Amino acid sequence: MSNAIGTATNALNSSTHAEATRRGRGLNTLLRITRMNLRHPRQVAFAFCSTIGAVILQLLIPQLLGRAVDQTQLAIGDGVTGTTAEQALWTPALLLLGVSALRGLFTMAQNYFAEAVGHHVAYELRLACYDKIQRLSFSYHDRVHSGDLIMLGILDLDGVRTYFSNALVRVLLLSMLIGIGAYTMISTDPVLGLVALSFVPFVAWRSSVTQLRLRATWLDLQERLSVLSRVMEENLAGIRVVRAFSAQAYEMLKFDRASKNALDRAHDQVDVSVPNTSATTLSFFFAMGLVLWIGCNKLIAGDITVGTLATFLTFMTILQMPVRQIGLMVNAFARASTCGSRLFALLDQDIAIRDAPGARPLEISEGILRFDNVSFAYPGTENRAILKNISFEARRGETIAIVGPPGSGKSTMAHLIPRFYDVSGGAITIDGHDIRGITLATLRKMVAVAQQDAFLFTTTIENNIAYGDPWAREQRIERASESAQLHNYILSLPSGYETVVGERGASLSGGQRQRLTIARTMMLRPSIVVFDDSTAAIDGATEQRIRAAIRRFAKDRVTIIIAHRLSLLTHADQILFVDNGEIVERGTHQELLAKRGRYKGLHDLQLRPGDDNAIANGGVT
Ligand SMILES: Nc1ncnc2c1ncn2[C@@H]1O[C@H](COP(=O)(O)OP(=O)(O)OP(=O)(O)O)[C@@H](O)[C@H]1O
Repeated sequence: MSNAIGTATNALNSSTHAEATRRGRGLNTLLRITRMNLRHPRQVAFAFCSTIGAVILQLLIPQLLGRAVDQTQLAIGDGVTGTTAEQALWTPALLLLGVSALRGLFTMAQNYFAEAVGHHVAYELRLACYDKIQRLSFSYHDRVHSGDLIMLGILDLDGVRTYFSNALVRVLLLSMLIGIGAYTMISTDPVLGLVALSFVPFVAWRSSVTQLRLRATWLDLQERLSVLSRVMEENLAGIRVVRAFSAQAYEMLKFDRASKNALDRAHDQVDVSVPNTSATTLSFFFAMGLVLWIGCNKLIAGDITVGTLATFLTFMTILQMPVRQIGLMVNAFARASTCGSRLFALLDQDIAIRDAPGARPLEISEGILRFDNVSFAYPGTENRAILKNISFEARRGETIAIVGPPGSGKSTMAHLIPRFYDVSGGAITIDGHDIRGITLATLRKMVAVAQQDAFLFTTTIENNIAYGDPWAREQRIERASESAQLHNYILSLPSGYETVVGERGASLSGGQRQRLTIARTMMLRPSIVVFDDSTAAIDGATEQRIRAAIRRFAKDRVTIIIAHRLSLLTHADQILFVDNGEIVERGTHQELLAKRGRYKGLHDLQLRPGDDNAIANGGVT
């Protein structure tokens, strides 16, 4: 698989910088896709050779047919009847059969190899896109809806996949067929040839225009299908909310509207394509009628034979389909250009957070984490500072607690340490090294964040816990889940650690999910660990036991605990009270109580929840 990613990435990166800057321009996109196709020279060569073979054999058929008709004519004229006449027909009949069968084989080979090239390119692109999506920064994923990325991986990828068979191979096939066919007919009889070909320009023009118009509506249809998939995805993700609020009717209406929008566009497509089919068929039969009329006159005048007329009519029948396919070919170019430019836009997307040139692996010595005058705004909302002048220091073995009202910036502070986002001002250092100069892989190995939202993968509990260390021994996994107070519950399940959880597995309660996340984090043995409100859904008694485990775990690392429930934080070496992105109070539990400020207010509120005075002084906004 890594080879395939490598091949794709090489192919994609091989484009020059100039190309990248002119990205989106159709020709460059097509050249880039063509180069990706040429990375499979053997299949490309086989596809082109089979196409040439199939065309040559196909062009032989009208000639053979014409000759067979003429031979029959001659036999009848010479008064040959019965077995001799039948024998005279055997040779052209068998020849025709043989040529047709061989042509079928060549066409089969052409389709096989052309499809194979397309599928290989699609496979490589799919992996390259997936690889890119894994590496793109959080700020990108904040902006782009996952439904749009999924559609990109299905519809746009298909537009690039079919480029080789529907565009490149068809160019060769159509130009040979129409070119040699036209030359043969015109050189045989210029007048009849020109009349027989009279439908070609009209059909080519008409089907190209139609396909381009269809293309425009198709792009719009794709957008509408994207919206439809977004509505469906959100509905499925939020199915419990929908049911809890009895919002089925509203959701149905929303889906119906999106679905109807897509239907309208599909109708537009039918409106464009049906008249085109009728017009091109009419023009073809009109030309055929003319050929018959002129041809019969020439036949009567003795200018041509019946066989020649039959050759012309067969040529026309053979040419009809490819000429109509000119439109499809034009569409395949246009589609590949649009779909390709969208895919390349993703692949060329700058990764905002990546290793700086010369980045060094993180080697922890003293294990000191420092926030030095850090300020931060989310990309896209730069004028809204989320963190302002945050400074603090934590040493190995110390626990820093962060409290504050919702939305004050606590999680944001945590997300800056593993560089989910980069600081806008100031610096975060570990042992004096700016984290922007450390390789991401080593930084994220040393910094673990137990996220607020406990996400489960659809796999066993064991795999979920050992996600960061898949080769961990069973005992370690069990120890981590014991610390997270989950071990006994897991043992009570019929399949124990082998129980499959996640979207299509057994459900865990909110608290159990949080405990699993804590166990997953404890497996990593990081130097800096953040527990981001990770016990909010856990009952008081269990939380006490987890607190003891976290304290043991915190002994040889920097621990940051973000929590609303102060009982979890009282032992912290330093508590930071954050409000509106600023540290407004700091100190130990006792120091902050003595200050009688915001922290004390919040503390009193949690001790005496109904007390109006406490609410008035509380830290909750
Ligand atoms: N990805 C994002 N893009 C833009 N703004 C964001 C993003 N994530 C959070 N914010 C904004 O940043 C502010 C701080 O959010 P943050 O999640 O850090 O708060 P918090 O103190 O952890 O809140 P809570 O206690 O509710 O978890 C909020 O106003 C939020 O709307």
